[in-house]
Amino acid sequence: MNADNRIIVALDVSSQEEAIALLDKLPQVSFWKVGLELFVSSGPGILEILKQREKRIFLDLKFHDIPNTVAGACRAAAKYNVDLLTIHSTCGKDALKAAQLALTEGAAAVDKPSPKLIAITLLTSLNSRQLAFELKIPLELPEYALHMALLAKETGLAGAVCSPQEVEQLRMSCGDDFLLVCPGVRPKWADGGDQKRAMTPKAALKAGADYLVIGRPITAAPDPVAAFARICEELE
Ligand SMILES: O=c1ccn([C@@H]2O[C@H](COP(=O)(O)O)[C@@H](O)[C@H]2O)c(=O)[nH]1
Repeated sequence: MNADNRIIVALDVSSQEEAIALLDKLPQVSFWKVGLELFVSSGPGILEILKQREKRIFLDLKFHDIPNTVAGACRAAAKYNVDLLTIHSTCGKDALKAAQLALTEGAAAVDKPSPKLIAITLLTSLNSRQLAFELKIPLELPEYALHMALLAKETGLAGAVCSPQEVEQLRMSCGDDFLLVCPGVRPKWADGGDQKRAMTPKAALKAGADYLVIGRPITAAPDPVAAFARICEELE
């Protein structure tokens, strides 16, 4: 796959108008992520707009709830015909299984392909100190991220969301057919912001990421077109 097609741009804006302006500005982007900010602000209409433009869609709603509730949310999300959908691994196995089953059934009911359900391992905005002292998790961070990815794999999910700093280890342990999607990606020239476990796009791909999720380094750049082009060049 061409390196450009391995970039998923995060459409983190607060209105459909702003989202459309970015789509118009960046027609070369083939894969977009719709997350909580845009979905909660403007509803599912943006998904239809992306479909009309033949874009691939990562619907990053990060479900986190009891089995019955995540199953209902996945069954409902199946109708949007998106490519990727997220849930937190910390929901536990029962919820992950229920979500996967409901997604498959929901997609079959509307005669659409099932989105790939991928699990958040540990948010890339957290570091090892926070894991230990805020969340009180008594595991080293790489071990915890791997455990969360394996939970998703054992439950039959298609992949995981992880930091590029853990992707090499997850790739080795989870195999080549397990999808690994990495946010927390920062070119050297971009501001790190709230991302605590970041790597450059080139290093993240080299370490084994299937897809890179990049938002602000492109969308908040003074010239998003130039920023996207610069990242693509750096990947060559
Ligand atoms: O662990 C995670 C899971 C999801 N995200 C999402 O990715 C993008 C990253 O945006 P940047 O502007 O490049 O930081 C954003 O939509 C997050 O919600 C993540 O960062 N980390």
